[in-house]
Amino acid sequence: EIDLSADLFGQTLTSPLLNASGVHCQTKEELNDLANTSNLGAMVTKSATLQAREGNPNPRYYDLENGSINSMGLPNLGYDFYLDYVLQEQTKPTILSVAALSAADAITLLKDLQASDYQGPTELNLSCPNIVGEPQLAYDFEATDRVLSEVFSFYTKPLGVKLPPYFDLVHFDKIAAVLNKYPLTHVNTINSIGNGLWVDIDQEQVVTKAKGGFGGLGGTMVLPTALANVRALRQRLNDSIKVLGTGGVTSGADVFTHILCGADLVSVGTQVMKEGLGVYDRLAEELKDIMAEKGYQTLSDFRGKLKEL
Ligand SMILES: O=C1NC(=O)NC(C(=O)O)N1
Repeated sequence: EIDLSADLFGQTLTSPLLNASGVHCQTKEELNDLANTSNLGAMVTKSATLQAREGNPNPRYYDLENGSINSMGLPNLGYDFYLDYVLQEQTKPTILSVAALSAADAITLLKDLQASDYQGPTELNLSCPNIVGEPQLAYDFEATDRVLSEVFSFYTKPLGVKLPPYFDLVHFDKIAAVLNKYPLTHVNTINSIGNGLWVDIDQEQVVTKAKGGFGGLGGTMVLPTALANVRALRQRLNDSIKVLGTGGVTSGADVFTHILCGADLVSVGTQVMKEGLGVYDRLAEELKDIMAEKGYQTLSDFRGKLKEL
């Protein structure tokens, strides 16, 4: 019998699949939908900021043939709402995603979280590309080091980071050197490929409003970048740091490939927007079929075993 079970920081999941933060996880209704979704092993909340945010003006999400472009701008109900959810409402293993528009806000939020009753996993989003005027923090290695150094001077609970995609082997070396200094539970890689641009040729105009139409790319088109980041970080990070693979998953084959490249768990975003939450049943079945065909019983039979030439 094929076994899809995976571990999430000590909790056994029946499936290695999660939602990508931001997709179908902003409101209580959406979070309850995730809790009731079969073959979704764990769930992630929309990145929460100290104060609730409207986010960027619409249109801010646009479906593409080969993926998606988004410029949401971190719309969320605020940190207090999601803290309450994970403390009072959660029924399925849940990662609390948090974001901040400044290092100071990140410290404030995590100090509150440290003092709270929440003992579960948290993911610090260092990579939102859609805040007007704000850089993706994790592209600044020194700034990332400073923030993590201050955070881990007081934070003792499970904490991981959501990373942007990197495109240079030296950058993989640099970010891994920073991350390996800290007792992180995981990295989640990749966030969307920031600041892409899509043009509606009939209207001769952009398709999302904020930032002149520049937005984060997701879906099939980002799979090669996602696989490279999963592989590169797995090769460089301490074994104690898990790798959650996100980006470009539309099939069981893509889930298999993420895990082959080293992912412990795999998130799905754009394809949920296209297909709905039923996608998880399809992905689980397709993954089982591939494993059966190859003679694998468990995910550990092939995790990280990508061969080179
Ligand atoms: O981290 C993020 N990544 C994205 O692609 N979009 C959202 C957002 O804009 O809120 N945030």
